[in-house]
Amino acid sequence: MSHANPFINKTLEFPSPAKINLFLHIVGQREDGYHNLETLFQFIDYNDTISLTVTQASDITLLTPIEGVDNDDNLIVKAARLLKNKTNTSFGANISIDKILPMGGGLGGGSSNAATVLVALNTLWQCQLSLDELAELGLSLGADVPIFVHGFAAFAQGVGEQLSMIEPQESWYLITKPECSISTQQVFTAKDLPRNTKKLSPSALKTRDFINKNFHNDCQTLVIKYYPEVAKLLAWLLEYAPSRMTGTGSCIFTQFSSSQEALSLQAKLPKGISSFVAQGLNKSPLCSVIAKL
Ligand SMILES: C[C@@](CO)(OP(=O)(O)O)[C@H](O)COP(=O)(O)OP(=O)(O)OC[C@H]1O[C@@H](n2ccc(N)nc2=O)[C@H](O)[C@@H]1O
Ligand SMILES: Nc1ncnc2c1ncn2[C@@H]1O[C@H](COP(=O)(O)OP(=O)(O)O)[C@@H](O)[C@H]1O
Repeated sequence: MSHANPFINKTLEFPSPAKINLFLHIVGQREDGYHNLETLFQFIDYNDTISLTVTQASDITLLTPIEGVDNDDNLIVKAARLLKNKTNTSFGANISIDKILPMGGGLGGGSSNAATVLVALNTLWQCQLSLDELAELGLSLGADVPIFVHGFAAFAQGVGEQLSMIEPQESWYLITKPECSISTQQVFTAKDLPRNTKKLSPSALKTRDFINKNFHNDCQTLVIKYYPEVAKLLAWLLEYAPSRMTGTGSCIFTQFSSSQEALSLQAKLPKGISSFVAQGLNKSPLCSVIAKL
């Protein structure tokens, strides 16, 4: 006799945080064209919120479409379908999202949404897959999904799937978005992308500050050559505090030791630059929400 699912018809909310890449070194390229990376992921306390209602009926419905993204291509829907197919659950879900993360800025919002759906529905549908299984499943949706599934700040190798826990300073950041969108694919196919950064020695990671000259972002080197808006904003920010691009861009984070300092630079930003202030987190806020269920 199976037990009734206690989550049926209840609506629960789950955070889907952004990440930043404190550094991103490209250390080689695989035969299939994908790049091997060494990167450091940290979460920030700025997140989308995903509401999930488990239904007895098996449909997966996204009630709040995201402008410019077809529901069938939405990583939220793809993640829910993937888990459903993998586990053969009979349950369905009504899903809605309060989207505040800018898209295509290197903050990993799409991957984070997919991971939140995988981790939360795994609990709500009572599928009992392990985090490793969910991370492996999620990797097919995006290279950054595993980090969001595991939920700890990490040094990542490979395409981002080999993770070791690390605890960088939980600095405050002013996050800015230059007025341009950059395609990940375009960055990775550029001829002049630096691809041969030397692998770090384990001792190089024995610090808590990664926004110094021992570390960099290889994509930034390329992006500032072709996107003057990014180069200009980065140069402006660097006059005030350590700053670097996240992922393949175009967002830039600027590091501070207090929220007040970050807010005071935000007030001085050139007109038309969208921005927010957030703190670095070494644990995803999703973990504590799941642990309480
Ligand atoms: C490089 C990172 C760092 O966080 O950039 P952001 O997307 O966050 O900016 C991510 O790993 C990106 O992950 P994600 O955005 O999921 O990339 P995918 O959809 O898997 O790949 C998009 C395209 O980029 C290229 N690609 C991606 C990742 C990688 N390690 N090597 C690559 O060459 C591939 O051509 C691929 O077709
Ligand atoms: N739920 C989702 N949230 C954001 N983007 C999504 C989602 N589903 C699909 N996408 C697509 O993924 C692209 C990359 O978005 P995002 O993950 O926010 O940026 P990045 O990979 O630069 O961090 C978007 O431009 C959009 O077309």
